[in-house]
Amino acid sequence: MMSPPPSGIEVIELSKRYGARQVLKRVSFSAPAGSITGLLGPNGSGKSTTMRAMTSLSAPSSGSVLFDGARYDELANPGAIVGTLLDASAHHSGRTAYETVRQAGLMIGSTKQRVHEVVDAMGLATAASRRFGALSLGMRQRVGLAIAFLSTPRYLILDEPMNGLDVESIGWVRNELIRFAHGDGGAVVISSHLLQELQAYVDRVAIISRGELVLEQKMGELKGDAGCEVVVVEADCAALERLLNTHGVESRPLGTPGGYWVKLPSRRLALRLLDARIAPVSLAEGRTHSLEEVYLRMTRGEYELAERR
Ligand SMILES: Nc1ncnc2c1ncn2[C@@H]1O[C@H](COP(=O)(O)OP(=O)(O)OP(=O)(O)O)[C@@H](O)[C@H]1O
Repeated sequence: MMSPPPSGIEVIELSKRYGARQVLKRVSFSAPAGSITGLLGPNGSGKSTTMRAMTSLSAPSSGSVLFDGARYDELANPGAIVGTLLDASAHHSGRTAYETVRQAGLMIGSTKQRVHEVVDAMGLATAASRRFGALSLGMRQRVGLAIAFLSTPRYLILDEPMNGLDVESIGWVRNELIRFAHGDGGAVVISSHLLQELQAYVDRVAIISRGELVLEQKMGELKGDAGCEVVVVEADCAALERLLNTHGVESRPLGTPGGYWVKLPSRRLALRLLDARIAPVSLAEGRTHSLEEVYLRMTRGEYELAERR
């Protein structure tokens, strides 16, 4: 009999209480197979608590989490099937980086060869013999990520995996997540405060505020009314300024008369500008290069020069 296609992760009405304090209130969201779900929220909103409850590291007060229909403790080898990075510092400080990954590998039945592969892939080869306690935050994160990718997981639950990583490592993680979810059909839940980084590739977002889910949406739907930057030329300045003031919109005059750079909170507002013929809007949306693009372009040139020497 054919098994049903994987559905991914379902978080169902998860609640968590610490004494009298309720830190999660009936949080529900889905992280479907083949997609990346960003779990977002301010400091202390409950993201880590949710992720810990998802992986049975702390028992929820009520609610459940299903991985393709099964609870975590019903999975055959949950440590191997669910790759996690929850607290990068939670390892024995006296073990070397290599031993730390190897130890995790022993628990889930990974081969020595696989341990070497992930240690190399995470750029840990030179740090492999250093004590975990002596590693920088970024290096600890790499150890944690190496462990998350050790087995061939079907689900990844990563709490702030980019924390402390340099730009190249962030790029590596991003590519791995895209390959894992979009290529291999895995389900990813990732929390991060780096929203610009996340918005480039997450498929869905679940936003938690004060322990409650306040939004669950596909990125495509969010983009439907996401803000945009536009360049306005030959504007009827008075009419434009009235509109901008009404909506509290950020704008900057350009060098040319009647020219403005305008940051609109929604595309709908841009269309209203056009419809109302308040100002001819050049819909060449202003696209700024991210710091990361500039950084990589600048430093890549430096590497190339160094190689040619
Ligand atoms: N073991 C605990 N005992 C009591 N309260 C806790 C415990 N762990 C977390 N909390 C509380 O639960 C709330 C949610 O914390 P949590 O770590 O899940 O937030 P977060 O969204 O991950 O925050 P951050 O973005 O800062 O990592 C916080 O108010 C925190 O103080």
